[in-house]
Amino acid sequence: MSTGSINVSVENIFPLIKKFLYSDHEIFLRELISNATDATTKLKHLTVIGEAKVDYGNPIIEVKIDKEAKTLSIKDQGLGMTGEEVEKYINQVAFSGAEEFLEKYKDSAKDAGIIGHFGLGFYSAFMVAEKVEIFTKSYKEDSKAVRWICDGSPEYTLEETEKSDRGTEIVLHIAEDSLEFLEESKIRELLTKYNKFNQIPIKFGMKTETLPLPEGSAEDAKAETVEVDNIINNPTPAWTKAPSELKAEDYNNFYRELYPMQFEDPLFHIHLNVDYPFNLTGVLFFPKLANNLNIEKDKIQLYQNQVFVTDEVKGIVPDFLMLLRGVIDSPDIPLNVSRSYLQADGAVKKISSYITKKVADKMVSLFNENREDYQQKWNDIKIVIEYGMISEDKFYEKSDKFALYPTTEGQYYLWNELVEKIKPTQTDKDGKTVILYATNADEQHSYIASARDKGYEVLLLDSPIVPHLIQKLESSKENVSFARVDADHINNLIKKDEPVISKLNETDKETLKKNIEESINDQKFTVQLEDLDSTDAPFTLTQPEFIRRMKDMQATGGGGGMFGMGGFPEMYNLVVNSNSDFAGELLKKENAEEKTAMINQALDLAKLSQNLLKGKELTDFIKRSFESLK
Ligand SMILES: Nc1ncnc2c1ncn2[C@@H]1O[C@H](COP(=O)(O)OP(=O)(O)OP(=O)(O)O)[C@@H](O)[C@H]1O
Repeated sequence: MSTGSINVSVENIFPLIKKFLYSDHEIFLRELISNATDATTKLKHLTVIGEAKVDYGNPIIEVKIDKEAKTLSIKDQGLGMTGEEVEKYINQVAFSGAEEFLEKYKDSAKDAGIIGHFGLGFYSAFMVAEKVEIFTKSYKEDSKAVRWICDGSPEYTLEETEKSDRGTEIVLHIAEDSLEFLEESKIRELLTKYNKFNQIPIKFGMKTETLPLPEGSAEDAKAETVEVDNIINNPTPAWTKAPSELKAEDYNNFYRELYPMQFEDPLFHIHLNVDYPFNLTGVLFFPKLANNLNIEKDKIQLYQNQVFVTDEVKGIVPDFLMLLRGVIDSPDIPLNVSRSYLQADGAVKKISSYITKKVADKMVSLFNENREDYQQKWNDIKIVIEYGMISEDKFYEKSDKFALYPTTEGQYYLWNELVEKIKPTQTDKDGKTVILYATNADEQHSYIASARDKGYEVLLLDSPIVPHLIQKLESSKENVSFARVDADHINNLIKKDEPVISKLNETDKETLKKNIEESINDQKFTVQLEDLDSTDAPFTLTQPEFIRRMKDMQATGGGGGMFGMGGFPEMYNLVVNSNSDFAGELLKKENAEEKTAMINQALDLAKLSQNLLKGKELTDFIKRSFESLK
């Protein structure tokens, strides 16, 4: 037996370990299971290369709680340690590792997140234990089993012990303030969180399995049951396999394994697999975003060699892909560093652009393989794609091959197809091709109808980030501009060099304009007389593209600052069709009261068509309309 001080030259680090990362105390279990996993895979490697002449078998890791003894133990069948190795690895290597780790991160420990997810190692056991024992026996021939014990002071004891089987058992004597770690439910929760896909099977207790009834059994025969090891993990999850080994169904099953509360299948998956210039594997899923209740909860999970690290992947995964789900597993993501450092890290940047490229490539192939199917999914994926287009230039550059522009008539165009289709009809007198769009097919129905009457295509762009997307497209594509269908009368949206016929002379127009202005007497409407087709609506409300865009941008958090704190005022143009019969009638009307009534009724109709007639105004309008039927 030998006793000694782990390290006499430093102050006692144990109180520090206890205090450290208070909220992350639970990571001790993951650290110890990682050590057990390493010890097992190392032994496998040694047997493969012929260094270790032992029967590797089918090793498992066992986690056990003894409530009476107040112990939690983690037992592996890995390579074990000799007495000298315990001295070296536990007393020196692990200790100085923990010490170095604490030194580096103790000041930033409160910066939760990725910091401290890895690295504290074996000594993290002291976050929850008042005493730790190691029972270990090396795989090496003739080596004797040893027991190491330490009570959280730098003093330890190392002695020979009885242990017949190879491997290591770590026994934690749980401290009074950490008794929750003796609860089965707590340990199961932690194992499920961190080790659901651990490389080595983990046994936690036993479970009862019902055996299938033998063929031809009587109807009332009782199936036999057996007690079997309760293995809590799947050591070979989908992302560790080659895509060629997996069918669509396997990916869907894996999705549910990851997110047991998701009952809807994902739209499609992207299998990530790269080994140069960094190592990364994983599977990303495009979920159905519409009606999704678990957006916040079910996030992309980051693993390191099949051990869960975090689901806070901001900085590693490009922002626009944060709505996706799935797993990224990489030993190359530096996990012991702060977030700001992470974003500047070269490897992380490369990972982020690799993922972006993979997603773009996948979109291209999905589109090419089955356009019909892709179009059907567009509604669910567009928000991600459009966000990617405005936020990642590399993604934007490729997007012509997979970004779709749907019309109100249910057709889907790629950019080039769209431009080719509308160029002949929708190019204005200055040579600009005007892309008409609606954001709500119902609310803007009458405007869409006017545009359709002229043979124009109207896109239906209804994501909240569309104003930003349009800005991006206008600034990068040549000779195109976007106009929402209700931004002006259709003749003004796409101005052609056609002679206009005017039924009224200038004086009449002046009078009519004045009559209308006086009758409505409202600052937010600017009266604008236009010589339109006589069959066009007499009154139409439009909101200039510029004003509406500013408002939309403000609403989605961009570009609004320049107009100060207040919201942008509601302003509309009241387009009066001076060629309409109604305009002629108005002019002729002599009774001022009746004239005002006509004007206000027409204005209400225009408002109604823009979905702007609400509340009292609407009630009054309906009442008035019924009156007129009498
Ligand atoms: N279950 C085990 N079986 C065999 N050796 C072990 C076991 N646990 C720990 N060790 C030895 O103790 C060493 C130190 O462990 P520790 O967890 O502190 O650091 P680490 O695993 O090397 O690195 P990390 O900081 O990533 O945890 C290990 O490298 C290993 O040699």
